[in-house]
Amino acid sequence: MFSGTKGPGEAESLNGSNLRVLIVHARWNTPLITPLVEGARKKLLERGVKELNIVTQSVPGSWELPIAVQRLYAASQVQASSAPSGDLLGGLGRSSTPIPGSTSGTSSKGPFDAIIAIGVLIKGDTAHFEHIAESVSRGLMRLQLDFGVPVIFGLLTVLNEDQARVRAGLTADGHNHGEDWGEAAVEMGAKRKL
Ligand SMILES: O=c1[nH]c(NC[C@H](O)[C@H](O)[C@H](O)CO)c([N+](=O)[O-])c(=O)[nH]1
Repeated sequence: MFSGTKGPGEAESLNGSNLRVLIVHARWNTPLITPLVEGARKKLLERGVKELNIVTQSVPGSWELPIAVQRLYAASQVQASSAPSGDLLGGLGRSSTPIPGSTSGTSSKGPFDAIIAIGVLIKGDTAHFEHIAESVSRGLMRLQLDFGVPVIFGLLTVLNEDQARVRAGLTADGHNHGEDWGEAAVEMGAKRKL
């Protein structure tokens, strides 16, 4: 893949030390989700985001990403003003297979400056893929515009598992797109505070 397509990054010049970032990931295709989440976390930490300010929650599948983003962001707004941290999703976001660094709701307080929604949709023999991909994409776009908070689009929509493995950085010629999403979250979160 031509490496220049993404254009120059800006996250190097942006400091993530005062950002609070939410990662919401699906549990479908966990062997692919795990490296993507870890790639995003790695870049967040590299750009100065504090471990305590990275909240990770999981949902069953990509279809549930928009509602989880909406509820977690709204809860963080309320939390910013009063309520103790607690479990932000009332149990909805508990991860049955915690990924390193996953939080179960206890974390720092305050509104999120950026959100990364991560899922892997692999096309099957039916139109299911298209319905989920379209609805989740539109839902995440609406949320970021309605809430005014950057929602980084981490939904891989691939035709087969090999394509996903390349984009999760699991092959010699692959690149972990999770890292790009982490960088984008720092850039967009920092710019939101300018
Ligand atoms: O995240 C995914 N969810 C998938 N389905 C589950 C869906 O996201 C919901 O969790 C489920 O329909 C319950 O609402 C997938 N497929 O069906 O292939 C998939 O590839 N990836």
